[in-house]
Amino acid sequence: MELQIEYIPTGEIIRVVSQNGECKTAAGSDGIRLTMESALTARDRVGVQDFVLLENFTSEAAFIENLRKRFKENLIYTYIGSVLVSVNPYKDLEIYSKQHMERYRGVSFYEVSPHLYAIADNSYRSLRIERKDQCILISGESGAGKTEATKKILQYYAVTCPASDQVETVKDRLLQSNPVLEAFGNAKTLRNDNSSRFGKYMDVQFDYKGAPVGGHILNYLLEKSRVVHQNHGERNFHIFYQLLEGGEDDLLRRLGLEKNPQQYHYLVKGQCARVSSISDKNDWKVVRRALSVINFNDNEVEDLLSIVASVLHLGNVQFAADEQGNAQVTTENQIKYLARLLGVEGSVLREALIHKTIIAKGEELVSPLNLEQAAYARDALAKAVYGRTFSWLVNKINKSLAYKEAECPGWRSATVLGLLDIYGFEVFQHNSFEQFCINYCNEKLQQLFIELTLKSEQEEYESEGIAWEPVQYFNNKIICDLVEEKFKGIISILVS
Ligand SMILES: Nc1ncnc2c1ncn2[C@@H]1O[C@H](COP(=O)(O)OP(=O)(O)OP(=O)(O)O)[C@@H](O)[C@H]1O
Repeated sequence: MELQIEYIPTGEIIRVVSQNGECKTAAGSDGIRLTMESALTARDRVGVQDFVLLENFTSEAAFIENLRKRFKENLIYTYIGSVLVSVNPYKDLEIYSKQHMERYRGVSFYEVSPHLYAIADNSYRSLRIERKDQCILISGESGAGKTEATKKILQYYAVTCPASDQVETVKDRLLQSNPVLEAFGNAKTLRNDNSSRFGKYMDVQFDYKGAPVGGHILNYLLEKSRVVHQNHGERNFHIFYQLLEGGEDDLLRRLGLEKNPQQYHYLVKGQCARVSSISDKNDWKVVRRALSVINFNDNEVEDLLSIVASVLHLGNVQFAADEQGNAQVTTENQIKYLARLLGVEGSVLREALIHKTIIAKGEELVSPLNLEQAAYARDALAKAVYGRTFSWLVNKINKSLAYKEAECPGWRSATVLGLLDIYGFEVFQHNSFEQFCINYCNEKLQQLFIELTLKSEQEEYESEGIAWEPVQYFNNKIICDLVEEKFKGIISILVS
């Protein structure tokens, strides 16, 4: 039988729990010794479930070794006190079933093995008992598993929170907003085939009975530059490929699109339109279904897709220089499609793409663009159109998630549980400005983490006179200063 050790740090009790959740309690002193021995043997094999129990708790090597031991045994979660460390297994571990959820429901943090569900349940109980808003912060480098963790936490609430028909609707919408947001905001990168390219803060509102009655999503820093350029081996946002691969012939005809992604300049830069781990066709079906659940009617879906298609057409707009070196549009067909899809006058759009307009002292000055400037203007328009569509989409999702008296009559949303998932830290040669901002955001979160854990804890020990050997840690404040310092920081230099 596979054994897993459960330590309850507050007492001296050691529980030995089989992986199917059975609890073996040894009777008498022999029993206790036996239990302790098997516990120690198993501890050697699977490491400790809370890093604070490590004898050599200040050693990075011991920390990594403990993670390694546990990972080898498919134990991907380990605590550091109330913080959960998770290692991406990149395989299905079958630890997210309903039975697993039940095992964590209402159970004290340390009674069961470390798991995301324990964090989710603990936050939920604090929210209900203390009636205080809670926040779960999920951070890690790109591909670490943040988005998956967010989804699993939401699923946990969807399954374990009190239900009624009305609440089911809210739960469905909360869950179904994910595939839609991922279609428009995620992309294949070198590190992660489904990398979030936007930051997301999601609120779930609970009523006094603990039922989810509403939600709200805040999006920020969508990596708009990806719309017009992708590094080698990366893709544009999933929705473009899903639409081409899965869209019905009739729909594609209406949008003036061809199935082959190679036809679109904005989809060929990374040279990997097809990815073996992604089924754009199936994902398309999921997204279409999800859009209905979150209350998009057929007209709204068509409008949304028209804009997606217009971005692809914009990418195919080409220019040639006239005798004066001024840009002229050479792809009239694209302008025709664009005019129809965006609902604008073709001639106005054409002129806008090859001219710049400056308003000075109330006077409008229009001047022609050269080839380079026109290409830049076209790409800027594509990024702006996509960026605003994404914000519109999030707003629309928020409307469908908003607490509605009519749907949950008589209930008041009392407390809020927030999930913060920002996209991961990345260092690449050709980083976008958005990635730079996200890297900075990750550094600030690290600062917050240091403040809330290492720094304040140690200061408290000191102020209370508890004998304590200070733990050395790398304080990333110098990195934050490099970016944000007045006058000398990168941001100051950029704006000056
Ligand atoms: N708990 C898990 N079990 C199995 N596979 C996982 C788990 N977490 C993540 N993965 C796998 O790792 C991939 C990357 O995870 P995820 O997209 O959550 O990373 P991320 O930290 O959100 O990255 P980014 O910052 O790039 O968005 C997932 O698509 C999935 O295949």
